[in-house]
Amino acid sequence: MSGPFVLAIDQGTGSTKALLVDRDSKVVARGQHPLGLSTPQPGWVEQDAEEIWQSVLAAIREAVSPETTGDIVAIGFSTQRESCLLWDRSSGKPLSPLLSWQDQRTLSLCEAVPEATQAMIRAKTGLPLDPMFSAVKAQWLLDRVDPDRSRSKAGEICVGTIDSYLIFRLGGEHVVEIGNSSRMQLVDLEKGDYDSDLLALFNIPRASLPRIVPSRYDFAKVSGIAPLADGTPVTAVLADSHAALFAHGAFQPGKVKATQGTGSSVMGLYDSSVPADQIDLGVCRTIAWQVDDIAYAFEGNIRSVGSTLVWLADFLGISTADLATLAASVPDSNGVTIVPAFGGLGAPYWDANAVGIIGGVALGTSRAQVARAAVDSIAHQIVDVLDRVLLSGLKVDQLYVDGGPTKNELLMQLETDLAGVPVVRPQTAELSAMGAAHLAGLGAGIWTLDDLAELLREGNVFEPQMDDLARQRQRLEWRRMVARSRGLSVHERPESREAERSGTY
Ligand SMILES: O=P(O)(O)OC[C@H](O)CO
Repeated sequence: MSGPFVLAIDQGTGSTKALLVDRDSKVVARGQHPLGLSTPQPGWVEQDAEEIWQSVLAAIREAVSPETTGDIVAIGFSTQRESCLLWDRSSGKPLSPLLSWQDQRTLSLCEAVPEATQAMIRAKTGLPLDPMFSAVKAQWLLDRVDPDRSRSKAGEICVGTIDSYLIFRLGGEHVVEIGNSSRMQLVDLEKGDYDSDLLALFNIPRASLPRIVPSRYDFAKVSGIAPLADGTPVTAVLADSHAALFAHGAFQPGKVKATQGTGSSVMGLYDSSVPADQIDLGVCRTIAWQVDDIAYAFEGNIRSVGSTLVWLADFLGISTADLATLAASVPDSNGVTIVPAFGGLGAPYWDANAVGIIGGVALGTSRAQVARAAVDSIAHQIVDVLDRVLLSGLKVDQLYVDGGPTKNELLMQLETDLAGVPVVRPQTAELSAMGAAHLAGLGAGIWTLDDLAELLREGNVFEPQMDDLARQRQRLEWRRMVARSRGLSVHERPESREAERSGTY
């Protein structure tokens, strides 16, 4: 094992991971620390920021040894997005729990916002008004901790995302990485800066907000965090989903990634010259990162991907591995379709009223055909997002995949067949952490951007094999079932692009 090394820390909802990565982009040591979630009331989801900080320290202690520490040239972070907390500027002590991105307590606040204002928010931030994003969480927290905003106006209270908090605890300034900042729903995407109208709307004083900085930046130098050497620089921060895109080397429009876990984040860069209103409302616009210039991305978040497989395996009383074997034992679902709208559909439909359905069942339907329909549903939902991307005039040349469900060979073949583009599955599993490592290494001079684009990414490439007619038939049947799940008859589907863009389709 020989240096130089980069230390990547992936601070996610379920755990904090630390990976020690060498010049060949190989993981040479790792640490991981699980994290709790609390749900004090229905729809409320919180984490403890102090516990998260301690998990970072624990993961570092596991991954770094006295032998390797001297060769660590840079540290990079990838972090969960949107989750938000308040802390005291002078002590660094949290003044609130971390309201998780999953927290729904602010739904009624969002619903009270008039439609025209919601459209303004969407146009500026690229995001639909939703309890997921930080702005309305910060408003809710400040209303309780600092109702008259006197302390936040005076800068005594810090508002921030988890990247912002961790950098602060590392001794850095009160800053937020630009990609994470774009998930706060306070940033005008075009300007890459806070928007005064949005700050006024959510009643968040500018003095309480972190300064927005590029993704490659001198965030902090560590001090007193054994076994790290004092002075080791933190040179990179990325939002986790964006970090996975970076790790795939997807630096040009057309290279799209689909991270697949519980749900899926389908994301790719688009050219900043593309007019914002050309991009279909079924997908969000966001800032991916800023290395030199700001890189913009579209993103479609699908709610149920791996969770569909977990649900069905549980329902059938078998393991997810057995479910995958069952699904692969039949040539197709024989007309069975599952639309996994557990709690509505996310991208590209954003329909909270859609209901989950299993359609096309007959007396002869087998468990294997139902299992196959569950696997099909993942590929169809990803292609639904890709269709909207194409409809927006953007390119989809290749689909890069990562996450647990992508180990399923059948799913990979279905994704390439239905998308009609090659699917690239790298060997590295921990893409978010790897993206942070790559950007940190870029900052430390280990790699150039060209090196990163060419870094050997061993893995598998799946090529489309399905004929066009079969593909169209399967897509049509799927769309029919989605329409049913949404309570629309297929004939009700508005044909015009106007209607489609208005979100009614
Ligand atoms: O913590 P993860 O990895 O589930 O990621 C959370 C996302 O960043 C939320 O947008």
